[in-house]
Amino acid sequence: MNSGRDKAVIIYNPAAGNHLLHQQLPEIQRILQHSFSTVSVLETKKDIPCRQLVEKACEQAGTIIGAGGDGTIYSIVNAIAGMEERPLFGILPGGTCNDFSRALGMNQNPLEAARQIAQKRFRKVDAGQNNSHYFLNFWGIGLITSVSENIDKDLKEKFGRLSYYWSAAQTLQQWEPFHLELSSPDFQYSGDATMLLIANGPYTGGIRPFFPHANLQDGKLDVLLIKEPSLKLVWEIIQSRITENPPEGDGFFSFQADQLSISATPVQAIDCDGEKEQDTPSVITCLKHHLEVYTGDVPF
Ligand SMILES: Nc1ncnc2c1ncn2[C@@H]1O[C@H](COP(=O)(O)OP(=O)(O)OP(=O)(O)O)[C@@H](O)[C@H]1O
Repeated sequence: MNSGRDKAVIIYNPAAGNHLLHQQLPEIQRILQHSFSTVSVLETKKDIPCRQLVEKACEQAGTIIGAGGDGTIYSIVNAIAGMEERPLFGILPGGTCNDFSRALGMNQNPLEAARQIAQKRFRKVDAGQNNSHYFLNFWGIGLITSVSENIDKDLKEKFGRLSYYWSAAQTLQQWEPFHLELSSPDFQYSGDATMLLIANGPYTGGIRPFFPHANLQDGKLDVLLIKEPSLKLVWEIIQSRITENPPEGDGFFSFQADQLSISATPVQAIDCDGEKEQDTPSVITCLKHHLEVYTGDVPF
């Protein structure tokens, strides 16, 4: 890898989000050129694995900047997180939710985010490892997977993040429990569940409904296990997070862990940072301070 952190490569997805990035790319390059000795751009292609681009970028530069939605960021992270010598990583938000860029305090206007990266503030943050894959933001099974599967493409184009909330309300009415076996150092569970959410960062669907205080540097993942969901329970959990009063009832568990083993019957599709490539079982580990990332105006 080229260790020159003052050299940057932007890996950019022209198909992400509302295509605003495409218009702003020349200006973004200009802004970054004030702070980096070279700034080049590699464009993702639908049928070419992102890993190839990332490896090429790492030969040229020690700073890799992902420009796109959560899917683009997930692919880049999965390419760099397994490297022995990892590049510095930055995010220019270009998708619908941009959850991890929000967690890093990045402005949601890509030009402003480029200005933040140009200030060269960076920190080490935790990453989650799920079997041989990595995630920065969340890992989920059950309801959360159905919510993203049930999103109407037209609604997503027209209403962006609102389509997630609409889908969540619809999906809650037709949930199906599964049998969950979970083991972590301080908590074990064997029984019915409808959602298991494991978070590194605080954002889900562009807001902070479940883990508003998730800390990216504490070496721990925040876990929420919902046994039997109802709109009332989900609303109570969200309210309790806002008011910081413990919610009442026994419909869920909430705890922290740095390692978890999970299996489900029937086998569940896993939603990892919005991507659905794997199924249970899973061994999940929190890799403390695994990635060094550019941050914006972040309160951690
Ligand atoms: N050049 C390209 N043309 C068309 N599709 C592409 C191209 N490059 C990557 N892709 C596809 O883009 C998808 C990733 O998009 P990404 O998730 O970053 O944006 P998004 O879907 O708009 O954002 P979000 O996940 O926040 O809704 C992947 O499915 C990938 O195959």
